[in-house]
Amino acid sequence: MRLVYLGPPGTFTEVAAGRAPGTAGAERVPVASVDAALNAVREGEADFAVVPIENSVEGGVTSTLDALGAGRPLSIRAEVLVPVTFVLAARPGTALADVRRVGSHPHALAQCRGWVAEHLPAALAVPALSTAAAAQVLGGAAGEAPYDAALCAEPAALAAGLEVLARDVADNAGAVTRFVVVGRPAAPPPPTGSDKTTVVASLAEDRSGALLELLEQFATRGINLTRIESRPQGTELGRYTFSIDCEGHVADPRVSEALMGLHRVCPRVRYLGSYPRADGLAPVPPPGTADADFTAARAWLADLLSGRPAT
Ligand SMILES: O=C(O)C(=O)C[C@]1(C(=O)O)C=C[C@@H](O)C=C1
Repeated sequence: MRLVYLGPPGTFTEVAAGRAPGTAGAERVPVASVDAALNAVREGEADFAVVPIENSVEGGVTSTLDALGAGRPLSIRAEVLVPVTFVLAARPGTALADVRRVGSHPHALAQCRGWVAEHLPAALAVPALSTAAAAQVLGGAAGEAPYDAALCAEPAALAAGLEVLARDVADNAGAVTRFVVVGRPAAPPPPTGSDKTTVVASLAEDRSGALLELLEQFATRGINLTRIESRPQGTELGRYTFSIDCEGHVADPRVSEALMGLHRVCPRVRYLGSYPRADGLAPVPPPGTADADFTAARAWLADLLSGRPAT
C-alpha cells in the first residue's frame, strides 16, 4: 500500500498521514502539492492521498476543495484531526528585528497574521506550498531565499537547520486542521452510527431560492450540515458550487433521500464519500427522521399500495 501526502517531511499533513486509519504499514511518500497528491491517486501511482481540507481558523483549503470538486472523481475514506501550533524560525544568527519577509502555507500565514502584525509590522507574507516547504527552502538554499523566516511546526524548523525565534505564534490557541484520506472511487464502508458524508453540488440557476432548495434537501430530513463552503465554478463571475459535509452515512435512509433530492434539484452532484467521524460523535436524528421512521413509513406505504388497511 502506498500513501502520498502534502510534504515535505515535517508538515502537519505528515502527522495526519501517520494517523490515517486503515493505512498501517503503508509506504508514506511526501509530494510537493495537494494536486500532486490527488493526481497520484488518480493515476494509480498511490493508493491513498492525505491532504488538508479545512482549518478551525481559516476555513476550507481551497486547493483541496477545488481539486476534489473537479477532475476525475475521488473518494474520501477517512478524516484525521491534528492540533496545530507554529514557531517562527530563521537561519542561525538571524535576529527577529532582521525579519522582513515571512514564508509559509497561506493557512499558516492566516493563523499567525495577528502575531506577525504585532511583532513584525513591516514584514511581507510570502506564500509557500506547505509549512515544511517554507522551512526547507529557507534552510536548504544557500544565499538569497524568498523569505527571512518561516512559520512551521518546530520539528520542521529543526530538521531544516533553522533556529526558533518565537514559539506559539498562532493567534488562536487550540487551532485544529482537518485532513482527509482520499482514494479512488469505491463503495463506502458500512455505517458506524457516527459518520459524515461529503458532497459537492451546483445550483440549477442563479435565482432566488435556489440555495434554499438545496439546503431543504437536508433540513426536511433532519440532517445537520457540519460544513458548507461556496467555491467559484470558474466559468463566470457569480457561479458557485457548494462543498458540503453532513452528518450521517449515505446508507442511512434520511441521507439517501437527501442525496436523491439533491440529484433531482441540482444539475450536478458529486458524492465524495461517507466515512467515520474523527470525533466519534453519534448525533440523535430529530423525531421522524431516524432509520426506523423511514422503514415504518415505507411499510405503511406498501400496505397502502397493496390495499391492506393502512391505519
Ligand atoms: O500540512 C502542512 O504543514 C501545511 O502546510 C498545510 C496546512 C493547511 O493546509 O492548513 C496544514 C496545517 C496548518 O493549518 C497549516 C497549513
